Amino acid sequence: MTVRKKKKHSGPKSALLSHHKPSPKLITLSAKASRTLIRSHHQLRKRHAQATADGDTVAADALLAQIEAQGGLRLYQLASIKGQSNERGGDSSKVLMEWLQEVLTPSDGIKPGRQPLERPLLRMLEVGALSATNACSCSRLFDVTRIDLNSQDDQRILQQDFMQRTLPCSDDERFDVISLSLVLNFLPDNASRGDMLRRTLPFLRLPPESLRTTRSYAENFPSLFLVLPAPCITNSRYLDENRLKAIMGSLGYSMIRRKISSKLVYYLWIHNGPRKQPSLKHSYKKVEVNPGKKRNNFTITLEEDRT
Ligand SMILES: C[S@@+](CC[C@H](N)C(=O)[O-])C[C@H]1O[C@@H](n2cnc3c(N)ncnc32)[C@H](O)[C@@H]1O
Repeated sequence: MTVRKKKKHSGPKSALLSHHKPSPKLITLSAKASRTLIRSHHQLRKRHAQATADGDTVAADALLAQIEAQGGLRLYQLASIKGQSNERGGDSSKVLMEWLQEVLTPSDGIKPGRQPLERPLLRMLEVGALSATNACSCSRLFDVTRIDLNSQDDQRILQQDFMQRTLPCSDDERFDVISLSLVLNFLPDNASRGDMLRRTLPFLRLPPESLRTTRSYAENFPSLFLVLPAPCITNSRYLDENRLKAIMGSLGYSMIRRKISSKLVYYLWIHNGPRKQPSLKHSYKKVEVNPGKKRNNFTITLEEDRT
């Protein structure tokens, strides 16, 4: 992995790394270095979770030290921001905006060229937010609440663990859409991915009164925008789209949109029922669905009694 120190900080490369929070080191990452760093960070987090689960504190501490020595979450996020830049494949929320622009007519509150609404009607929770200027934030369609374990922008991204976020008491604290873009694959173990999906439910709200009779609202919300690296679905021994549909179905979600590119899979899942934790009819354990030596081990498990 090549991490080059930057000599000057003008020009397009430094603009890509500009944030409200100053970076500890002014650095640029090549595309290859970004990919290597992201992969290595995921692997170390996975090994750390395993060592913790095994009660091996010495190994766990050593792995944490290794993660930090590689730049920790901060450098990982910079590498991920690189991935979001147009030169590296772009911002995934553009896909959500394309889908919603198609269905939300001007009478639903957005109109091309219209002045920003004083307060958009739709509320979005973006979990794992690295930027306050991505397509969904700039769309004027949403009032966006952005959270991340490590905020890159104190003013606009709340530093918060979604798994610790206080459960909402009223619809004012719930959302029409939750975005989990490249977040589940960041989590180091299968069960915590299922826990995160399950935890989205109490954060979804019933349609606000003003939109209750709007067909395009009813057909698209409340919903979950989910983005994963494509191989998590297309090349895993333990997960494919049918199994993902079954897992999501058991939580009350149905797939309404999907897009598969060479790198990413994008889904929009609408929630059909009451937004409370469902009592699971059965658990989804790690089961082989796609044998093959060259496949990866990514999966999501859903187990009872973990929350
Ligand atoms: C690969 S980045 C994805 C960023 C962006 N959403 C995208 O699509 O490029 C994953 C981010 O998820 C954040 N994250 C992971 N678990 C989280 C949690 N429980 N609560 C809030 N943020 C979380 C990480 O801190 C990291 O910044």
